[in-house]
Amino acid sequence: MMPMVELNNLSVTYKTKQRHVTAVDRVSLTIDERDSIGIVGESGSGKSTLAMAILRLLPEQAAEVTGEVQFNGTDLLSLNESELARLRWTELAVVFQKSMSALSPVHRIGVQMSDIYRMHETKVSKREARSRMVALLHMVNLPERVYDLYPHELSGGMMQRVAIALSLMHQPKLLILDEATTALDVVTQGQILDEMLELERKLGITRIMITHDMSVVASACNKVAVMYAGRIVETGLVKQVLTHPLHPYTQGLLRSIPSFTGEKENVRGIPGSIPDLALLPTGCIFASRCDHAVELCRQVNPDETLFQQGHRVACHLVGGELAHAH
Ligand SMILES: Nc1ncnc2c1ncn2[C@@H]1O[C@H](COP(=O)(O)OP(=O)(O)OP(=O)(O)O)[C@@H](O)[C@H]1O
Ligand code: NI
Repeated sequence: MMPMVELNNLSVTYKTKQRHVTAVDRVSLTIDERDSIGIVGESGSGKSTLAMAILRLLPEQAAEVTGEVQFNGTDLLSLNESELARLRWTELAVVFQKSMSALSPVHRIGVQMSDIYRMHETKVSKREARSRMVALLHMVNLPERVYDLYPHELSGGMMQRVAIALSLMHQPKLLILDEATTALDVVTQGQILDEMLELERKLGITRIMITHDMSVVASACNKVAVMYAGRIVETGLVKQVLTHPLHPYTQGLLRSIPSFTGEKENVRGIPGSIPDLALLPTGCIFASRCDHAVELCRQVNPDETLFQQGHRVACHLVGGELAHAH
């Protein structure tokens, strides 16, 4: 299978006068066509920064980006603004938790959708645009009347459906969702995810899905990458990583979800918090919170080790020379 996205040693450092914060640290990752990869990790681990770097949405002065983002053979980091503009919406699209706050409160939803549509499809008449937008609304299970509503007249679930409809407008190949369904109730979230999966199958979309919810990954992704303090500590097929998590951080994340252990008494978070990203330790970034850490972990940053079927882990205690002490 041809990889669609290849991240090679991608790093992002936010630079202010006082501090340099490395929010993404030498991330390498391959995403194949039609993959749906969940990016998980606690707040502040760099998930959104990673997405923004891929989409080239970071402020150029404040955020230094190094490495490569190969997308179908083109390094997105080397494109100029007009080359990028051609890819946005048509090849790459994104839905944020609050995408709709970008819409004007004083214009009807449909008119704004049509305007955005006609920016790329300049030859389309207003009438044609309307019927195309109504078809899009139907695609995300919204009735035609939504076209004539104002943003404040929509519920949260309707908002996110409109945002998803907007992102699918030009049939992008890669869709990035950043906590796009997080704020919704469980039932609405489940419905939207089901609709997404069906649309993806129809349209052949590849998806990167940022979430802090492992159950969303379990139900809506085939691959997962676990981020901790800017690094990917474990990645692989969902069916493998969620059933046989190898990194102590992934194990901790899964332990904190009742439905994965089935034992309510065992539920606990991971004590401690993410280290200051301006002062990264020399050893493993997780060492200070890891129950199993040994001296080597505090001194040497572990390389990624490959297990089977692309299951990779960055931990000295897994598969490496110290594996038996684990
Ligand atoms: N514009 C910015 N300037 C400086 N630091 C930033 C900026 N944006 C994010 N950061 C820092 O980068 C780190 C990663 O943030 P990011 O938003 O990517 O994490 P996240 O995993 O998406 O978190 P969350 O789950 O809370 O959305 C954090 O330490 C954050 O404070
Ligand atoms: Ni985020």
